[in-house]
This record gives sequence, C-alpha cells and structure tokens, in this order.
Amino acid sequence: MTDALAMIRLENVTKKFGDLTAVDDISLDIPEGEFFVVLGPNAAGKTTTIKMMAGLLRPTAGEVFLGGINIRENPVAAKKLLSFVPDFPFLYEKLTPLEFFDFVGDLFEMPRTDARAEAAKLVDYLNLGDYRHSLIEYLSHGTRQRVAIAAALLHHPKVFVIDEPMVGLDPKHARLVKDILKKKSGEGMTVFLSSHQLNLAEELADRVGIIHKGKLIACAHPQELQNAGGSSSALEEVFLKLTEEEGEG
Ligand SMILES: Nc1ncnc2c1ncn2[C@@H]1O[C@H](COP(=O)(O)OP(=O)(O)OP(=O)(O)O)[C@@H](O)[C@H]1O
Repeated sequence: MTDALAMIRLENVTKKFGDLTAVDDISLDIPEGEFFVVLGPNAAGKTTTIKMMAGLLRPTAGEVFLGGINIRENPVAAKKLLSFVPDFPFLYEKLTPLEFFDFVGDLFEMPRTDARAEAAKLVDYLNLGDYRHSLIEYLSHGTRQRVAIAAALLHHPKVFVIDEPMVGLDPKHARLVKDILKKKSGEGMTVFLSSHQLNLAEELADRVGIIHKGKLIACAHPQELQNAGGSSSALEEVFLKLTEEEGEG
C-alpha cells in the first residue's frame, strides 16, 4: 500500500471547541477499499473526526482529503465521492423509501433508470420490500436505519463513512448490513466505521484505530493489536488497557 492514493487522508487534524481539544493532531491515511473501524470511549472525539471528514465541521488546524481532493478547497467535488450515515440519520418523513431513493439519485445526478435499478437491488438485499411504499415517518428505528444505509449506498460512493451503524438493528439485519458493507469494501469502496462494538472491529476491520482524548493512540490490523496486548489478548483487553493507561495521565 506504500504509494497508493489514500482515499481518506487526515493531515494533522485538530478541532477545538473553546478550551476543549476534541481532536488533537490526528494524521491518518486510509487506502482505497480498506475497511477501517475506529473505536474509542465516550467523548473520545470519534464523531468530531467523522464530521470533519464529511465536511460538516471545519478543522481548527489540519486538512482532510477525500480521493486526493481537499475538502476545504473543493467541497463539492470531495463530497461527490462520499456517503455519510450519522448515528441518527435525517430522513424526509413524508416520503416513502422509494421516493427518497429517487430524491437521492437525483441529488447525485444519477439517470433515473440506474437509480431505480440500484434501489431495487438494495431494497431486496436490505429486506425493505414490505416498507418501500410506507411513509418513512411510520417506520421503526431499525428499518429507517436500513433505508438510510440503502440511500447512502445508492450512488456507488467511493468513500462510505458511518457512525455507529448497528444501533437499533436486530441481529438478522445487523448481519445484512455487515455483509453488504464488507462486500462493497471488497469491491473497492473505502469504509470508515465508528463503533463501540469491539467484536465488529474483530470481524470486519482491515485496520482498527483507537481514539482516546482526541488522539489516535493505536492503529493496526486487529490481530496486530491483539498481539501487542500479549499472546492471545482479546481486543477488548487491549482496548481497556490502552484507554486506561492514557486515562489519568
Ligand atoms: N459542538 C460542540 N461544542 C462543544 N463541544 C463539543 C461539540 N461537539 C463535541 N464536543 C465535545 O467534544 C468531545 C468529543 O465528542 P465526540 O462527539 O467527538 O465524541 P465521541 O468519541 O463520538 O463520543 P461517543 O462515543 O460518546 O459518541 C466531547 O467532550 C464533546 O462534549
């Protein structure tokens, strides 16, 4: 992966809110097709990092690049590569999922026939068939979450950023979401996923990053992290040890 173009690049990114440094000088390169999972305790700075990647927050210092494009200098071109699913996605309540997919397809200037063909595949895959004509306002949290993920996948994003994707999903639908993200990553989509679920990182990640107190304190293949924690440590032990040691210093 030496000189491959990083699909996501954070260059000395810092975000301050008044006196609080929420993200502290993070640098990170994520190559095309990598499945990157970021872990960290509450208030570590994960969502703030993600919002800077998605162009929703401007770093106090440092730069973010998507596909080599500086998101501050060229936000529209950078965001065309991106899909971002927040932990509580915004959806238009008065649309049905199919109407919403049409809307998203138009937003990304997809030909209607392509958008509908892709939407049909995603509806099928994510088990949304029974709800495709229901108003979004009547859907359960887990169903809405799947609608948001389907909408985000519709335009074949190069970079897929998702904050806490499994919240509210039952085991069957969590499995479907994990499988489709892993499959898309295998096809070249770069995934940046934030979670509290360590097993998710063990299962899916090509690389795991641990953010604590705004700093990226570890970044490696899950197995390497486990090895670093002792012969057969579970990722949980490594995570607890790293975030505890850094804790009261
Ligand atoms: N808009 C804001 N104004 C002031 N402080 C903020 C703002 N957004 C986040 N913070 C603070 O920045 C720190 C990092 O928050 P962030 O939401 O990035 O953490 P997180 O790692 O996503 O946490 P969690 O796992 O609890 O969701 C926290 O102390 C939070 O209170």
